[in-house]
Amino acid sequence: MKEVAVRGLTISLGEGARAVRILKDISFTVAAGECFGLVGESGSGKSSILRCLSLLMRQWTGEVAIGGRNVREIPTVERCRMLQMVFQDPYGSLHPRQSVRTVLMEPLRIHGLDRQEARAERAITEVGLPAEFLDRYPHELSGGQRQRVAIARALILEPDVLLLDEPTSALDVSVQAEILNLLSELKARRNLTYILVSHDLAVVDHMCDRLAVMERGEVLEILDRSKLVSNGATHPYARQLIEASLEYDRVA
Ligand SMILES: Nc1ncnc2c1ncn2[C@@H]1O[C@H](COP(=O)(O)OP(=O)(O)OP(=O)(O)O)[C@@H](O)[C@H]1O
Repeated sequence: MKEVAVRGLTISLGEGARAVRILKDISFTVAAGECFGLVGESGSGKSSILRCLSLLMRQWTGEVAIGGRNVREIPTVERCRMLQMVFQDPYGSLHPRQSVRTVLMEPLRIHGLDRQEARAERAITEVGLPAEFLDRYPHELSGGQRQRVAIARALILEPDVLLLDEPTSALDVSVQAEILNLLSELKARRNLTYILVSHDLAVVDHMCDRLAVMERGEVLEILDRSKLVSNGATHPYARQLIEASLEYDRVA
């Protein structure tokens, strides 16, 4: 189990007068084993935080520590075994010509891990798919099955932290709950720490212990999940965002 600590995370993209600030002075700590949500309207910077934490974006300032270690000082190979990301689109994130076996074995090969076949079998069955699925290709899978494979790939190196970027929003409503339940089970079984981006406050309510409400690259407020349904936010924008979502749920 590993804690994630973010202090003063700031990033601008572009040069000089054209520079656009994407994130400003973001700070939060996610306890080991916690699920922490990031919510806010489109463009508020949620995905950018995950991209900075995973060093897909590198030109940020501030401090990010995983398990007490500066993320920039953790060698790449070791970092991949601490922190993995699951993306929104299971269609785009799997190579169409790679079988599930290849998808799962590649990280094992790169990292030189032993018992590769056994690890791949364990990974696929752990996400609720039969071992025969190792021989399938992405086009032979449903959206939910593809996202299960993407989750298996993220877990195959046994990381401590998963960064989840809208992991269910590309899926049919009926499949969303199955994937969320799977993520909850895996978190408990493997003592994982999650940071979950979602625009869907019902998903955040289901999954997260606490959440940060973002607007235009800033964290406005950090709330306990219990404050969601009762809308106990104090910042006016955070209250408004939650109210709008509750209204939507009442109408839907
Ligand atoms: N590589 C990039 N180059 C330029 N601008 C970027 C880049 N990545 C993100 N941005 C901008 O940064 C801002 C934050 O984007 P980000 O994707 O983090 O928001 P978000 O809250 O995750 O939005 P969404 O819910 O739509 O995914 C947006 O204004 C976006 O246009």
